[in-house]
Amino acid sequence: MAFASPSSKRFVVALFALSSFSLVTITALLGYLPGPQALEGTVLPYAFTLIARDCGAAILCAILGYVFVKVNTHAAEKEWMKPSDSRKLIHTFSAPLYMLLWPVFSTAEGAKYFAAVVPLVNTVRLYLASTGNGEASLARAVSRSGNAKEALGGPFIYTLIMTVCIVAFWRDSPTGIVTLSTLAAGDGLADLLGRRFGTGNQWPGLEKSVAGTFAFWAGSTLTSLGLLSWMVYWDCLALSASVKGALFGIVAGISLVAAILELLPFGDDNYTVSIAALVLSIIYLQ
Ligand SMILES: C/C(=C\COP(=O)(O)O)CCC[C@H](C)CCC[C@H](C)CCCC(C)C
Ligand SMILES: Nc1ccn([C@@H]2O[C@H](COP(=O)(O)OP(=O)(O)O)[C@@H](O)[C@H]2O)c(=O)n1
Repeated sequence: MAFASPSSKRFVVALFALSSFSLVTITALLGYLPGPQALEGTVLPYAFTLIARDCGAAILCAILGYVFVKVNTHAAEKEWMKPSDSRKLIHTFSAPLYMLLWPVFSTAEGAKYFAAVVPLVNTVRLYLASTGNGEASLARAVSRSGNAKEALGGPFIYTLIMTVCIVAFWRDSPTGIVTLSTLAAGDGLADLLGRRFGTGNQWPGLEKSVAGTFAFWAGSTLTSLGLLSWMVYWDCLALSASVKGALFGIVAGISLVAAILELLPFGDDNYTVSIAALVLSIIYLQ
């Protein structure tokens, strides 16, 4: 096998990250990526200073993401917390923490391609880990039973959905923000709180609990509303007056539908709840 030793596996990930960042940077420098929108609706060139800012922001976020996963993995390995909790903490906080940092990127429309490289690199890390050709500690940290192949399930779907939402919606549309908040905080807190407070209040015929469903709904609603307000505060997002007036009701409704779907025993809930949140956000929030 070409990538046999752990150091060569890390080298493949580092090489992929470097190539992806270089490719986006060169494409931007050659003028193929759009700059900021001008008032009249025209798009300005992607200036060198903005390209440097976006490249720096993406590299910083990639490093912070690596450290965040490592700290959680380390805590589980040292048995300071259960592996199931460290996995769900990574699940709950990765996307929201990343979205909190989105205002660091410039106003250039091309900034989203730099931002998308961060989850894309993690998708490749997870793929390599799942085939046994990557970081064994990462595979252990994000899998349910410790089987490396599971990194290609929920975690792989999670980073892939992040990549797609960034490229398709980015921070100037509520759709990506609500979809990622539902996937991360909703599904993550349902497990973290459902396991703790769900004894004795399981839904009939299911292993899942009313407490978990309430945690999903509240976590998804509050995280979506918090991050939407955060983007509005930083002028990254503008909501129409009609959406603003009904925002709580719409977001709470989307979270409720996703929380109910999470209970259904078919499909991987990472994509069932994400697709529901995405479609409903396009219909009611765009
Ligand atoms: C553990 C994960 C999903 C598990 O799904 P399930 O099986 O419980 O249904 C999520 C995996 C996330 C990934 C390893 C790391 C993603 C990092 C992210 C792209 C960047 C975060 C940056 C920020 C600044 C912390
Ligand atoms: N709505 C929910 C969801 C999960 N949970 C708890 O979290 C555990 C794992 O949930 P899950 O099978 O959906 O986990 P993932 O498939 O998201 O990893 C369940 O066995 C329940 O103990 C809950 O109590 N209520």
